[in-house]
Amino acid sequence: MPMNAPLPARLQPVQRQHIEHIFQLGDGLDKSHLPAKQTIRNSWLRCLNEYQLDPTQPRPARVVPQQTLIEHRESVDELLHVARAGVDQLYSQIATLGYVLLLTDHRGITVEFRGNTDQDQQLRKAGLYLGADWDERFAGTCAVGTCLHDRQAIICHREEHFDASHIALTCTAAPITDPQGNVMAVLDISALHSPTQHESQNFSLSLVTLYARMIEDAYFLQRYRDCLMVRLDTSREFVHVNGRGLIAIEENGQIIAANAVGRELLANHHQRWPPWSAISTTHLSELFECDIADVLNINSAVDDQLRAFRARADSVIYFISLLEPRRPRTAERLQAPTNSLPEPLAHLGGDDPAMRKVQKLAERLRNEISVNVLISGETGTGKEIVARALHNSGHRSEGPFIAVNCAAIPESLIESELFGYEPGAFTGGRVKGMRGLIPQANGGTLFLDEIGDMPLSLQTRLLRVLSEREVMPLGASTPIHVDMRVITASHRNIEALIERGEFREDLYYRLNGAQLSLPTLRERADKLYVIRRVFNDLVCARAANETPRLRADAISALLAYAWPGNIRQLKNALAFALATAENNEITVEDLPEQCLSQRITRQPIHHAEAKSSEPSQQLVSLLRDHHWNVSAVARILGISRPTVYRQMQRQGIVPPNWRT
Ligand SMILES: Nc1ncnc2c1ncn2[C@@H]1O[C@H](COP(=O)(O)OP(=O)(O)OP(=O)(O)O)[C@@H](O)[C@H]1O
Repeated sequence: MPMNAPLPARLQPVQRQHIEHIFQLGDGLDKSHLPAKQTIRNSWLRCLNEYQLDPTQPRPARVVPQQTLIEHRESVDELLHVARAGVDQLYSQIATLGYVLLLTDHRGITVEFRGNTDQDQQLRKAGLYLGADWDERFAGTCAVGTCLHDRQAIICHREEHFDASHIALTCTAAPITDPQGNVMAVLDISALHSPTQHESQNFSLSLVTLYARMIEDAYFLQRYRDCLMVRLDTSREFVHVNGRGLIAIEENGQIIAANAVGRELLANHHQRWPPWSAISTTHLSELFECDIADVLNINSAVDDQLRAFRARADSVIYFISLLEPRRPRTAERLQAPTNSLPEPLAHLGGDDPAMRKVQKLAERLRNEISVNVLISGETGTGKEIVARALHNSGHRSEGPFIAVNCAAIPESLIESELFGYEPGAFTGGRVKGMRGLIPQANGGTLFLDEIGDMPLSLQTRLLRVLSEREVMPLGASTPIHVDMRVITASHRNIEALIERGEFREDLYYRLNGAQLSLPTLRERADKLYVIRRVFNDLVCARAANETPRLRADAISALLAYAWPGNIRQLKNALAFALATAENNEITVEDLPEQCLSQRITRQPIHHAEAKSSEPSQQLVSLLRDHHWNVSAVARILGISRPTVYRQMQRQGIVPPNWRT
C-alpha cells in the first residue's frame, strides 16, 4: 500500500514519522530505525498486505458492546474462575509501577481487566479497558494480537505498534494454552507511558510469562482434578513447591493429558520413538524408566514422597511426586470407550480385545432371539451380567429376565421349578399349583446358569421345550406355549461332559447357537476400568453420605493381584475394604490380606534390549495369551510398548489381524 494520500492534519509529527517507517518496510527498505525484531516486521507486513490496514488512518480503540462482552466472558468462564487469584496477585505487583493488566480470550477480546480507576478515561481511549478488542486484524501489531498470531510471549514497545494511535503504549503479553496446546487466552500488562528503551520491559516479559504459566497450570489442575497426576521437575527441592511438569494419568499409567512441560517431554519421546502403530496413547513407563506400581506407591512407600526416574528420551533424571484426585471419579469418567454400543453392553468393559469381541457379537445378537447363546468363562467372570446386558439391550428388554441356577436347585425340585405344576400334581406341592420358571420367561429371556449341572433326564425335556417352544407343567394335560430367548452359561467344559456321557450332544448344539467366551479378570487389559466400575457400583449402592475413594496404592495392589475368583472376588475384596476402612480413603492396608499375596509375577526382564536374542516363542505365547494386546504385554514384561514392537519387528512376529 503506497503512501500516496496526504496524511490527516490532526496527526502529530511523531505519528507521521511512524507511518513513514511502516511504508518504508512495506517498500522493502531496511533502515536502521525500523523495528529490529522479525516478529514485529512480519506483523507490520501482515497488517499492510494481508489485513489491508491503512496506517494513515489511525483508529480509536474498539470496545465491544456489553452483550458481546458477556458472551465472550461466558465462553471462558472456567478459566476466569481459575485465573482470578493469579490476575490479582500479578496486578498487586505492577499497579504501583503504572501498569494495567488485561486478560483476553483467544479472539483478543479483553475479558478481565485491572487498572487504576483514576485514569479511566485515558485508559478507555487507549483500549486498555474491559471489552477492548486487540485482534491483530483490527488493532494492527500489538502485544495481544501478535502473541495470538505467533503463539509466543512478546513485548510490543511504543513504535513497534502498527497503529499510530498506540505508539505511546508499552505492552507485554504471554499466551495461556489449554491442555491440548491450543492458545485459549492471553495475559498482558501494559502502560500508557514508559521509558524509551526496549530493555526496560524485559522484566515485564519474565513476570507475565511466569504468571501465564501459573494460570495455565492452575487451569490444568482444575481440569484434571479427578485424575491421578504426577508433578515433575529436574530439581528435588522444587518438585513439591513448583514442579514444572504436570501429567495426568490413569492408574494403569496411561497418559491422559500434560501441561506444556509435560507435552514437551512427550514430544521429545515421540521424536525418538514415533508411534508407528495406530495406538496413540502413551504410558508413563514409556517416558520414564519406571514401573507404574512404583509411581502409584510414591505417597505411601517413600518418606519424602517423591522418587527419581530417568527419562528414556534424553536420560535426564526427573523427580516425581504424586497428586491423588481430590474427588472420586464421576460416572462420566467411567464411560466405556466403546460408546457406539447400546449402554448395557458398553458398560461391560473398557478396552479389552476379548471383551470387545464379546460386546460386538452381543450387539449383533441382541435382537436375534431365535439364536440361543451360550456364555462360557471361569466362575465370577460376569456371565450373568453379560446375559442381563444382552437382554437389556434388545427390543424385549421390557419383558421378564428369569435367571435359574441349575446347580442351586435340588435335583428333585428342578423339574417342577422349571416347568411348573398343576394343583395336586404331587404331595407337598402348593395347593394352587405353581407357574414354572420357563413359562414365567414368556416374552423375555430365560437364563440357565450352570447348565452343565442339569440332570440328564431334564436335558431331554429341555431339548423338547427348545424345539417345540411348549412346556407341559407336571399334572397338566395341555401344553403352554412359550416365546422366549434362551441364554445358558457354564464354567464347566461341556465338551468334556459330552465325552463322559454326562451332557447331551444334541442339546449342546441346540444351546450353542453362538458362544460368548468371557476372559478372566487377570488377563483383561481393562482391569482398571473393571476395578473402577465395581467400586463405583458398590459406592452407589451404599446409603452413606460421604463418597469414599480408592487411593493409588490400593489400585496398584488390585492391578497386581491375579484374581482367581475373577470379578466376584474383586467385588468381595472391595466390599470388605469399604466396610472395614477407618476413614473415607481406601488404602492398600484396607484390602483383604490375600490380595497382597499371589501377585502376577513379572518376568525377570528389566532392560529393554535384554531380550533381543531370546527365542521368539516366549513373546509370541505372551502376546497370544493377551489377545495380542501389546500394551498389556509391555506392562507384564516391565518394558515400554515401543520396545515390544521393536522386538516383534526384529523377530518377525506379525499379529494375526495384520496379516493379509
Ligand atoms: N462388568 C461388570 N461390572 C460390574 N460388576 C460386575 C461385572 N461383571 C461381573 N460383575 C459382578 O461380579 C459378580 C459375579 O458376576 P456374575 O454372577 O455375572 O459371574 P458369573 O460368571 O455368572 O459367575 P458364576 O460362574 O459363579 O455363576 C457379580 O456380583 C457381578 O455383579
